[in-house]
Amino acid sequence: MLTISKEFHFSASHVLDRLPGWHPCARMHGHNYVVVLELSARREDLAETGFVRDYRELDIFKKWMDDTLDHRHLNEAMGEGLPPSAENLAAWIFDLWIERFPELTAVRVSETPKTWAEYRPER
Ligand SMILES: Nc1nc2c(c(=O)[nH]1)N=C([C@H](O)[C@H](O)COP(=O)(O)OP(=O)(O)OP(=O)(O)O)CN2
Ligand SMILES: [Zn+2]
Repeated sequence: MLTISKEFHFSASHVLDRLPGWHPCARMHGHNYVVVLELSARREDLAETGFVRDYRELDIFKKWMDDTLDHRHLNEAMGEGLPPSAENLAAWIFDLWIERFPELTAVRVSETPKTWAEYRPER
C-alpha cells in the first residue's frame, strides 16, 4: 500500500462532562487541535498522476474544518451527545469524510503536543 497524509489545525473549546468532577478536563478548556488525514491506495490503483490523491483536493476538508470546528465549542459543533474526546472526534471526522474520500484509512487527532488518538477501522 502507498499512504499519504496531510495535517490540519484548528482551535476549539470542549468540556468532557462525563469525567468525574475532580478531573481538570471536566471543566471548559481549549486546545490547538491537530488533525491528520491518512489516505491509502494499492500501487496498481494509483492515479495516472502517480498520486493516491492530490493533496490539494483536501483543501475542501480544510474549509469544512475552518467553518465547522475552528473557534467553536466542540460539544455543540459535534452534536450527537457524544463526549468530544480526541477518540470520538477522530471517528466522527472519519465517518463524515469517508464517502467524499474513499481512500481515507485513518484520522488522527492531537489535543496537546504529547497526545494522539487514531481511528483506523478494519477494512
Ligand atoms: N484517552 C483520552 N484521554 C484524555 C483525553 C482524550 O480525549 N482522550 N482528553 C483529555 C483532555 O481533554 C486534554 O487532552 C488534556 O490531556 P492531558 O494529557 O491531561 O493534558 P495536559 O497538558 O494537562 O498534560 P500534562 O501531562 O500536564 O502535559 C484528558 N485525557
Ligand atoms: Zn481537552
